[in-house]
Amino acid sequence: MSAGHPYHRLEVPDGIPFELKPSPGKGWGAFATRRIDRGSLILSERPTFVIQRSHTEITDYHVTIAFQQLLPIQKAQFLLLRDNGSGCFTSMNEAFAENSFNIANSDHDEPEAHGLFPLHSRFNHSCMPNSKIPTVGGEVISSFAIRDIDAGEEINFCYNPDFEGRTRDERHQALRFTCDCVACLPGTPFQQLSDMRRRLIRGLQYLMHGVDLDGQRQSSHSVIFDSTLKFVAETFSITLSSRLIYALLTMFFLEEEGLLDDFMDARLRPSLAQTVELFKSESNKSIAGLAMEQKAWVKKLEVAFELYGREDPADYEVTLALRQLRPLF
Ligand SMILES: C[S@@+](CC[C@H](N)C(=O)[O-])C[C@H]1O[C@@H](n2cnc3c(N)ncnc32)[C@H](O)[C@@H]1O
Repeated sequence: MSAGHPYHRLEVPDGIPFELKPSPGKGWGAFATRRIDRGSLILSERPTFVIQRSHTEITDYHVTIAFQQLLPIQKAQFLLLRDNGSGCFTSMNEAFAENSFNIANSDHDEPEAHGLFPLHSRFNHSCMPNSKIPTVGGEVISSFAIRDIDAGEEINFCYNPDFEGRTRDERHQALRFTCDCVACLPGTPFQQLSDMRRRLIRGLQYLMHGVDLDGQRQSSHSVIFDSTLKFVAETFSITLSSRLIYALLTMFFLEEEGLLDDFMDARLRPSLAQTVELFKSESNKSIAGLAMEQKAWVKKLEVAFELYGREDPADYEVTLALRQLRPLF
């Protein structure tokens, strides 16, 4: 099936730790050709070209103009791309959309820009991935292993950055294909637990941030069912003690879900440390400090539960500060 396939002619840099080949049920994919240690770089890739517009603005016209400016060898590479490894794309824009990544740095409020990345676009999706969604540095995107990957294993990443808070059905609706990773295999105890954990993660996020995964308040009560609790979350009136417990519960569920990789840990840990620093009551501070000294997340939680129901002199200040940062109306 794969002999003579155009992907054999895709240019790959020397020394990359994977090969492209068919992935049953998923078109083509990238498979490790040697063991890749957790934390190590898998691939850094420069875009073939960049379009400085948001996804919704890009049309066939923009892609065609960009294509016309390419060198002949680059044009030939673009024309090798296939719709999920089989048929030709029906339009220039479809080929671009399926093979591009947003390279704008959202932390710096940069305007959206999308680059064409023929190799990273061969990585398939998993809701329990073994590599990190590619990180952006200037125009270059890079992927890293988030756990040890054995030779022969398919390399995948999670296509959507908020899937840790979404159930199987919600994920499949967003993806528009059916993933068959362990968290998606229907009828298994792990899958049922996984849905429950991800629902809880979403609820905990709502309680801590007062908004849902999309940054909006929920008009219904589908995430937080209790109206009083929903109101307390949305007015940032959750106590510091509860905030610490919710944050630790989130870490624990992420770990149980197999999603607490080094990148996620590094992203979430600083706000946990900040929460501990904010306590003004000496006894609260010392319980929180003791909790954080424990090695395992479950142990940290066990200690932090001592704080359950406790108020702190800093609670109101934190509420006010959050209200200033994110006005209520
Ligand atoms: C960017 S491409 C990935 C590479 C693609 N498989 C190929 O052959 O070029 C994304 C497409 O791959 C397929 N795909 C990716 N991950 C998948 C998964 N876990 N299960 C089924 N199909 C998947 C879907 O058709 C998706 O639209």
